[in-house]
Amino acid sequence: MSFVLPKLKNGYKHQGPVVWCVLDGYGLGKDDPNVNPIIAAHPEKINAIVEAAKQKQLYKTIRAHGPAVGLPSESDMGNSEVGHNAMGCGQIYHQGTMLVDESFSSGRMFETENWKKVVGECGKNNKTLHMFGLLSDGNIHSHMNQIFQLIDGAVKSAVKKIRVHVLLDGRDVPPESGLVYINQLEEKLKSVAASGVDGKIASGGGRMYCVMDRYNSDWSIVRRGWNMMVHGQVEAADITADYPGYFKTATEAIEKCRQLHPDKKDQYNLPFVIVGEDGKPIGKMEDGDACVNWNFRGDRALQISRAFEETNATFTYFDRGTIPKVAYAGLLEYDTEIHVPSTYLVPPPEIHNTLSEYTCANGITAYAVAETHKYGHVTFFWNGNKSGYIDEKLELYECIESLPNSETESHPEMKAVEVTDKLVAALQSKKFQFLRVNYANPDMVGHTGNFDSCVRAVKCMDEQVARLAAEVEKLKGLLIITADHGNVEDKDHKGNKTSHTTANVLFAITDYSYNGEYTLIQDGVKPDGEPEGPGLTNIAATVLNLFGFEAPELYRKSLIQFK
Ligand SMILES: O=C(O)[C@H](O)COP(=O)(O)O
Ligand SMILES: [Mn+2]
Ligand SMILES: [Mn+2]
Repeated sequence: MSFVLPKLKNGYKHQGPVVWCVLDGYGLGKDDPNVNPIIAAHPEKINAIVEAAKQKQLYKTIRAHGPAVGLPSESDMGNSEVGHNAMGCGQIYHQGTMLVDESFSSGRMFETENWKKVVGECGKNNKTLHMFGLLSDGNIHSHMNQIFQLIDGAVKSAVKKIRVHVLLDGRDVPPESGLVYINQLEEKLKSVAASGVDGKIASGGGRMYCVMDRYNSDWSIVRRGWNMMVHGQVEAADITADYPGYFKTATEAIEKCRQLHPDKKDQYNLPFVIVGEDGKPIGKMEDGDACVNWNFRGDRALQISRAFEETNATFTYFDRGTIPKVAYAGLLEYDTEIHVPSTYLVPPPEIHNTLSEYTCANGITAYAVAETHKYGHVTFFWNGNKSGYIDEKLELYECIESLPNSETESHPEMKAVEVTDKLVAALQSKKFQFLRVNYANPDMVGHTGNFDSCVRAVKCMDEQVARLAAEVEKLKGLLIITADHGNVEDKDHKGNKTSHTTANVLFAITDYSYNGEYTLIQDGVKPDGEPEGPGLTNIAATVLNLFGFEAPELYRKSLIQFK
C-alpha cells in the first residue's frame, strides 16, 4: 500500500512549521465561573486566539465523544485513547469497548482458543480463576457489564472458584462511588453461588495506588498491586496500627480507609487483602490458576501484563518473589506492536493508515512531545496503539519526566513549562515541519476534582500557549489549538467531579502567514456524507491539506475550504 499522496490541485502549501497543540481534557463548558474553571481562570491568550480565529472563520467546535470517536452512544464521554486514536488516524474505528460487547453478544468470546486455553482449562482442572481490573462502569478502561459477562462465561466453562481483585475507580466515575460497584459485584458473586461457584473478592485498592500505572511512570504502583493480588500481601509501608491491611470484607477495608484518610478517595484507596476465619488470605495465586485482566484499554494494563508474562531476564522493575505459574489473559491485546499480552480474548481495533504513515511517506519531518503521564498519548495512541517510530529518520519523540501523581493537585503546573521549553527548542532547530504536543494539565488536574487547582492549571495553559504562539509567529508557522475531550470545564467546589465529560472541544487555527487563501467550513455545514458534524477525526485531513496534499479517500473530510 502506498502512502504517497497527490498534491492539491490549487498548489496551496502552508509555509513554515505546523504545530498541533492538544490541551488534554480542555472541553467547552458553561459560561459560568462557579462551575467552569476555564471561565474562572479567564485565559486571555487562549481567548484572544479563539476570537481572532472566529473573525477569520478559522474556528470550529468539534465533537470528541460518543460515536464521533468510535464509542457506542452519545452518553459515552471521550477519553485520551479514543481521542488520540481519532486525531492520529483521521478515521472512526469501533473502539475496544464496542469490540468486547460485540464479542460477548455474538458469543465469539467463548469460542476462542484463548478462552478455552485459559478459562476452559481452569474449569477442567478445578483451579481458581482470578479476575482483576478497574471496578466501575466508566467505560474508559472497563465496564461492569463486561465483568459480569466474564463471570457468567466462567461459570458456563465449569469454573468452580473465582477470586476477584478489585481496583477502585473514582476517576472515571464519582470520587467515592466504589462501594456501589462493590455491592453490585457481591450481588453477582452471590447469584452464581446457586450454580455451586465459590466467588469472592480477594483483594483490592485504588487504581492510582495499585496496579494501574502507565508509561513506566511509577512501577511501585504495579508492585503494590502485584503483591496484594498475587501473594495476598499488603506491603508493610501501608500498614499502621489503625489500618491493618487485612480485612474480612472489602466494604470494611474501604470504610476504614475513608475514615482514616478522607483525602484519599477511591482512586488512592490503600491496598487490602481479604482473609478467612483462619486469618489467611483467601485468594493468593497458585500454580495452575488462571487470571483474566478485564480492562480493555491498554495504557494502564501494559505494565501489570508484563509482570505476569516476562521472565527475570527482561523484567527488572521490582522483585516479584516466587512467581506462580498462572495462565494469564488480557481482555484485549494492549500493545499491538510489541504484542502484549501474548494471550488475549478479543482482538483489538486494527487501526491502519495513520496520519504519521502519510506524513512520513510524504517526507514531512515530525516531532512529538509530552510529559510522562501523556507521552504515550502523542506516540502510542496517536500511531494507532503502536509503540515506536514510524520512520526514525524523519521523526523525533521526546518525553519530559512527570512529577508523581500525588503531586498533581498541589503542583497543577506539572511539567508544562519544561514541555514548552522542549517544543520551542525543536521549533528553533528548524528540523521539523510538523510538531505535536500534549499538555497534560487540564486533564490530570481535572481528575483531582480540585477547583482551585484546575483554575491554576488553566492559567498555566494560557501562559504556555502564549509562549508557543510567540515562537510560531516568529517562524511564520501555523498553530492549531484543540483538545481530546472534556474534563476541566466542569467542576464543583466540593471535589465531587473528577471525571471526563461529553463536551465538545475547540478547534482554532492561527496561521501566521495567512493571506485569506482558505477558511474552515461554516457552522451548520456538515462535511459531505458525515451527517453528525465535524469531530476529532476531521483534523488529520485538514492538516494534510495544510501541507499541500489531498487527504486520502478513507479519511473523514477536511474542514478546510479553499477560496
Ligand atoms: O486513565 C486515566 O487517567 C483516566 O481513566 C482517563 O483519562 P485519560 O483518558 O485522559 O487518560
Ligand atoms: Mn485526554
Ligand atoms: Mn483523563
